[in-house]
Amino acid sequence: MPSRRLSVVVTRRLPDRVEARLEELFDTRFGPADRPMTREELAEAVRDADVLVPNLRDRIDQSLLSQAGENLRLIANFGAGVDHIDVATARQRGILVSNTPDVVTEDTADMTMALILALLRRMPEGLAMMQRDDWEGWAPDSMLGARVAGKRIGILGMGRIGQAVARRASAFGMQVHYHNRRRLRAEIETDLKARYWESLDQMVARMDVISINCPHTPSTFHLMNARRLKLMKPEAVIVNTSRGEVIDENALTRMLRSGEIAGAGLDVFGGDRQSNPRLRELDNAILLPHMASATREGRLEMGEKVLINIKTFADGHRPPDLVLPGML
Ligand SMILES: NC(=O)c1ccc[n+]([C@@H]2O[C@H](COP(=O)([O-])OP(=O)(O)OC[C@H]3O[C@@H](n4cnc5c(N)ncnc54)[C@H](O)[C@@H]3O)[C@@H](O)[C@H]2O)c1
Ligand SMILES: O=C(O)[C@H](O)CO
Repeated sequence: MPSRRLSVVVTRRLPDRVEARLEELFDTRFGPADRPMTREELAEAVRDADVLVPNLRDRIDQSLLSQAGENLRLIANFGAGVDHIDVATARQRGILVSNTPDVVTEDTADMTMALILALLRRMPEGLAMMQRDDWEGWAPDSMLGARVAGKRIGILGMGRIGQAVARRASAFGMQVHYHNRRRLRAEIETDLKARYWESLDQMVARMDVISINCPHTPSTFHLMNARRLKLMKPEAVIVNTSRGEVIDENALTRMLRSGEIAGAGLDVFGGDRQSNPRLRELDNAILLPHMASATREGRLEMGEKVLINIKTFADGHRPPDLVLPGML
């Protein structure tokens, strides 16, 4: 551990208050406000810094890590998801990785619920009708959606955000079901009124709503592939606020177009993380620009978590939000 002030590189501008504190505590440099760092800028950062603070737009892969200098000891990610970081290679090179869980949970679960409500109750269609000035007045058969209460929601990935979605869904009268890598303890299941499905296929086939809340890892890549998507009831909808790669987006697009799946609410997209143009043409898909955790309060708290992780490390302790390869 160096006795000098730690040199910290933050790849993108953060909230003012967080930046000020980082500058007070460490020798801190910030990337540009209006764009992610280039590959060359990232390589220079990992060569020189003790600590790197990236976000999900920065690809911290094996090739970048192979250019890391001896000093680089901590990657303190600004965000909960770490699928853009090669955590195993970092570990092998003795570089710790931390993230910002918990502070994104409630906001992300709120947006998940908002997507479920918007899909089942046809909010975008109603909004568009009003904006077109196309409304002919109330009618008994106009804009009929599906009742939320009583519907079955199947949550894939019952961690922090999955459980927060379960609490909201339950408050709206939905029946909560889940599939997770590990079954929850009985008292948590009881508290959440949630039924566990060991078989993801069986759960998917019986739900009215599927909510994706597991991380993107090699074992979840296209977990919702064409075969599984086909198991969904034709009137069911799927919502993804985790990472786009968990769903086979091309298969989903085809099935939304053919009506084999009634609707999708997507905050996240695969590959280059931009929405696929063929999805944008569909009127049964609600697309959001990766904004599920985007609240002013949340961003500040994410910054504070980054600060705590770096400060704890600087003081010679294990950062509280350490990510280990086995956890993923
Ligand atoms: N859209 C956004 O703005 C936004 C915001 C925050 C987080 N996220 C994403 O949400 C993800 C989940 O966040 P979290 O805080 O709830 O994480 P978490 O670690 O608390 O929960 C993830 C859950 O998924 C389960 N899981 C992992 N692999 C699985 C598999 N193969 N099959 C079934 N279950 C599996 C884990 O056991 C865990 O219970 C993050 O990794 C991130 O990618 C997105
Ligand atoms: O992983 C996360 O935290 C989100 O996707 C961005 O806040």
